[in-house]
Amino acid sequence: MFSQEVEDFMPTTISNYESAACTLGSYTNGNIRLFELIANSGEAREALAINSALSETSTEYTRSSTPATTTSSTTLFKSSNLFDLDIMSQNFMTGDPLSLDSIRSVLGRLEDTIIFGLIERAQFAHNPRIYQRGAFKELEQLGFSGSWLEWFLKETEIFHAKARRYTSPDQYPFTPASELPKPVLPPLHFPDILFPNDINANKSILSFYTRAIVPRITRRATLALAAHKRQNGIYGDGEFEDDGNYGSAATIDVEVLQAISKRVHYGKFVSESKFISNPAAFIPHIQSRDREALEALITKPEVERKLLVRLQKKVDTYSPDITADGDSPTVNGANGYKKPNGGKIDTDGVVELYESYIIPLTKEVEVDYLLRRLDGMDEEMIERLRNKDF
Ligand SMILES: O=C(O)C(=O)C[C@]1(C(=O)O)C=C[C@@H](O)C=C1
Repeated sequence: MFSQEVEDFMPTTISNYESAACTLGSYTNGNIRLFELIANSGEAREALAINSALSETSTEYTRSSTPATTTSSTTLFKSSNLFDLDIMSQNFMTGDPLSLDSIRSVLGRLEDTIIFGLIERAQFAHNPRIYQRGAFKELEQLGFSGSWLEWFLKETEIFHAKARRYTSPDQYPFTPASELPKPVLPPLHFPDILFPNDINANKSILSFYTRAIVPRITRRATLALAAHKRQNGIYGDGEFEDDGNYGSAATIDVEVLQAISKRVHYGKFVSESKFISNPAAFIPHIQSRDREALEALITKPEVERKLLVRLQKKVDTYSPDITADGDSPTVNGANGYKKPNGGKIDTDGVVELYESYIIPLTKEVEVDYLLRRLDGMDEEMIERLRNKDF
């Protein structure tokens, strides 16, 4: 009976929030049910195995303070109360949440999400109207004064907030928190991995994405659209930029923005990891508010170089249209017009996005986080931290 319960639960994974918002409730309930069962059975070994399985299955919304790979049943039961419902929120990431390797592997996975999102967005024309505030009188009639994209963000985030997305330390809304509803479920109690902070870089992300990235990655689709319209007798202003796919374009924009936001705010985990491994190196620069020195400490040029090379390879692999008989000379664009098969996206545009925006902003978040890292601590606490006495 016990293992049947486990099997019933196992297929319910939430490794990707975007596709699993609705699963969250049943997952959580399943989790409660499981741990009640474990508590009743008193089977320590099976409980440990399940803890390990849960760590594997739910990487995004819960985290483990007792990594499956390193705990024995003795330490597990000594160091944490497995039967406490808080365990639900302790599988946030597999392994040590502050290991630079595991943090960087999350950043690597997000590269794929971002590249595929950009490839999708590049199928549509720029559609600048959707980024202009007040461009849709229909939204004004609904009492909304922002842009079409901001409306999409708000409506999406209202739903996700109800599923307590923004209670997770790696999730940040674009909409002001005051305009979002409370979760319908009771809060999860996340272990304190990050130092308390209110850093949210989403305004900057939205600005560079809409002003620099979208025009760049949609250039080919926009030009192909203009040529197609001219062939159909549409000339001048009407031929350019707008293919009317406002809903499709904004839906993808939301997905890409959420992935970039998660990536950039992961800088907080990177920063905490670097700080905690050598507090004495950071403390003087935090105290003297020296941004440059802090940036120098967190910057790893070789990591950045390898990332950009890897990124280029990934885009060059994912971008071309691959057919069983070899590459096709043309492919169908969003409105049926033909575009050359030069790849689905401009590789340099994606690399530039990382080089000029995503990495620099991640570093800014890292430094901002460090600058707050000693807030509220007295001299004695700072001294203990300096000596790694924690
Ligand atoms: O991996 C790190 O150490 C990070 O700090 C992340 C990151 C990045 O944004 O990818 C930022 C700064 C470093 O120079 C290298 C990489």
